[in-house]
Amino acid sequence: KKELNRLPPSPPKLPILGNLHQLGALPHSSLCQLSRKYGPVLHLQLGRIPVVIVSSAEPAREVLKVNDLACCSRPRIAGAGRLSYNYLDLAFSPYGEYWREMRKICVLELFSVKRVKSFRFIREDEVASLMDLISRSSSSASPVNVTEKIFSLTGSIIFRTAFGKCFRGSDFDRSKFYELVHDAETVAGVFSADEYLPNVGWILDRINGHNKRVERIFHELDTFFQQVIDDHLKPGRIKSQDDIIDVMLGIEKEQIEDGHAWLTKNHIKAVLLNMFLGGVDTSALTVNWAMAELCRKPRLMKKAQDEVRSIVGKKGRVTESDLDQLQYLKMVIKETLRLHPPAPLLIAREAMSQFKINGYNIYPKTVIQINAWAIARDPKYWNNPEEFSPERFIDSSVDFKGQHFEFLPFGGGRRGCPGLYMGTVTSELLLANLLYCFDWKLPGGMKEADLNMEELAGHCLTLLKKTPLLLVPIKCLHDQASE
Ligand code: HEM
Repeated sequence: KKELNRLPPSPPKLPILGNLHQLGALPHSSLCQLSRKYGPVLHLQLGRIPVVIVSSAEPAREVLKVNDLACCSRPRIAGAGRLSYNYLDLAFSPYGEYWREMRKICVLELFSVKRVKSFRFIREDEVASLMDLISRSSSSASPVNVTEKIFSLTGSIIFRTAFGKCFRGSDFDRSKFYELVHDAETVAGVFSADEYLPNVGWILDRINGHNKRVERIFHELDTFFQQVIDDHLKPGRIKSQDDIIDVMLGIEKEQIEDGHAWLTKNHIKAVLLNMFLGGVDTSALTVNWAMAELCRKPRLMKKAQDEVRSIVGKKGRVTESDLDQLQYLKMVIKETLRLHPPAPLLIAREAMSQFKINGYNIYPKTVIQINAWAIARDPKYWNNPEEFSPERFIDSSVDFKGQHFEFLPFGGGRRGCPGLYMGTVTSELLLANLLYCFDWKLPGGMKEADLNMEELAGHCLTLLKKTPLLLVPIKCLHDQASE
């Protein structure tokens, strides 16, 4: 009887802090080590918050498939709550009728394959501008900050998809906007000290200015979103096609006409927040890590370049209609998502009712984190797991759509990522063009093995590279391209 009522194993705890001190600067990595010692299902006490960490495929299946309905809520994180107009968004909203309605709108109207395809010209146009920009700097043979270029590209694509206008020529300060998105990510993804530590945490929050910071980010984002929505509502606005705000304003109008209106401007702003937090860094990180891995392995770089150059030929640019043929490139993206999942611990879930994983009891209100990073490096499922080898996906049916629990970069179950198609098509198009248009050299005598592959500590939701990737682009003239 006792055996049946047990909690998952736990490392030793400190008073008050519990296991907080064991999270380390890179929680996915510290938690991976802890689970190697204590088991693939761990119970941690983070201050006052009980957390279960899942670090292998079978218990991940129990969470995402067998018990999905019992644990597909999200914990209430005060920062996320404030930025999302009290959980009016999709990603941080608790499970329930509201989330189901919002999810339907996102899946069917905003991020559907059809809708994402309708924004194809934006992605192709922005990628083409970036290739031109890099071409111009390639004549100087000096290194380009590839990381910065990649992030600015995915930012521009989401900006234009959501708002219908370009950063170029708009009166928004691009770098200020990115800073805002990054700041929002850091306060939305983590509990504050007050949430972790009863009685004393608020003092820490006061000292480090957490609440003031959240308020500042909220007001800056709100003012910005309001301004863009107001622009959309101006009579006589000229548009070539609907952007995301148009689609949502259209749904609001339909609801009013049908007499069951619930979508308001705050709902629209909350979804915009999700698009920026979910869509900019994730695709950029994927391409950035892929480029870094390929630069460390010139043989693989050449293989990917040969493929894209032979399929695209002399066209001058890779377009989205070429992507289906780029089988090796797709494997490179997959392998990158395996070793560097952009959200290594996915987004925290919360149990709504009691259930069991591996025979352990999980109680309501427990926070559940799936360590997708650790799972994708589990030697039980992956040969030479630390090795970057896209070839491992040849003749393999394993994909990232949430059915293979050893590979979960987009999560799975009811809360799985609804932006999967938008994210992958953006990453593939950008990577394919970078490989097609340029050869890439490491700067000034640097050796492949010298490339710094460390992860940036302290960035909570996403897995950034510690140092930017600096590379020298050498333009390839495709009129004479070897095919
Ligand atoms: C390479 C690109 C991307 C990756 C790796 C990624 C990854 C993830 C992950 C791991 C989750 C949590 C899943 C879970 O809890 O099981 C998630 C959720 C989500 N993602 Fe993505 N994402 C990407 C692109 C995007 C894009 C482009 C958008 C939208 C523009 C987006 C919007 C969302 C939203 C709204 C959720 C919350 C879903 C919910 O809670 O119901 N993502 N994503």
